[in-house]
Amino acid sequence: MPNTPSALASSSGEVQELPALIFLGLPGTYSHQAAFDAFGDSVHYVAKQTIADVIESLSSEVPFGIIPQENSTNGSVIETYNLLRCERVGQDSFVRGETSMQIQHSLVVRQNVKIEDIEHIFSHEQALGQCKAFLKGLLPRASLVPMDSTASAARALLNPSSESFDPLKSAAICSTVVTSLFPGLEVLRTGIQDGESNMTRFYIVSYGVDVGIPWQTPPTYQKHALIRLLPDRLGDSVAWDSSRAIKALNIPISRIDRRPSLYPVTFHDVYFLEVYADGGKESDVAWSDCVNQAVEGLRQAGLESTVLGIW
Ligand SMILES: O=C(O)C(=O)Cc1ccccc1
Repeated sequence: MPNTPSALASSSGEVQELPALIFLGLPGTYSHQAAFDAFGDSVHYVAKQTIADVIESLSSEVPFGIIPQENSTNGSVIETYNLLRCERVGQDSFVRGETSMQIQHSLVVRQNVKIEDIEHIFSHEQALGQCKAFLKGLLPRASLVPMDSTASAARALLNPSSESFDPLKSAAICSTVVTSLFPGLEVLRTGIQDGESNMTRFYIVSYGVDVGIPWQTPPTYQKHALIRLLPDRLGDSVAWDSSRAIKALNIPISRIDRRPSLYPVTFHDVYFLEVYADGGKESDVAWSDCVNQAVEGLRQAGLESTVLGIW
């Protein structure tokens, strides 16, 4: 697992603090592994309990974060999109990049617990959703218990936080890595995710729009941007017309997500449009101009929009 020194000696011999990167912890989560694959020893890792804590803890002292955004088996990460509705995203915090990782889930138990003992399964809701076929086939009667992260689920087997679950009748879905981080656990089954390829895409977020991202492995995906669109705030006067936004934007759109808006208007939604540069060959400045121009087009069409990130 990531071995993470928090400071490096510079060539002049003085100790330089590494920039901090916040991930959904405990150590051993998939977010932690994805972060380490992308940033290695170039950052200092800070674990937070929830995805919301990752976004809310960004500051000039702790400027980088990683959040899961989408999974190829189970779809969008709802908690992440709910957070992207908050005003601070697009004001002081921004999406600045992406990284993807293939995920193999394991069924982990306290040592000596057998498959036939299991009545409860703990994990992050994404992992529970990515293993539906396995669970239906092997443990159809087990109750599914959502937890803040896969590693928190594994640790709950050792330190149960409530008396309603007997850890000797419970299992966690997580990475096999946790069994070396938390002694007393063992792997019962591995490769339990549905489908051959189970990829998760993560957003890299930063506090401040132009602070340099300390990649160790340079990203291969380039020229994307995320735009948040808030159709008519009163909700009941003009019907939402996606084609109006798509026409006004006038750049290729790779995905559209939708969540209920934070305004107390029934069925009033906020939209997230991810756009990209066809070919992706222009300079960062040209791409940024192109995105800002597209957003200006949306505003002129009367659509309130905010750039949440350009990368
Ligand atoms: O809980 C974790 O380990 C996470 O990083 C969130 C998550 C869960 C399942 C698949 C991808 C990311």
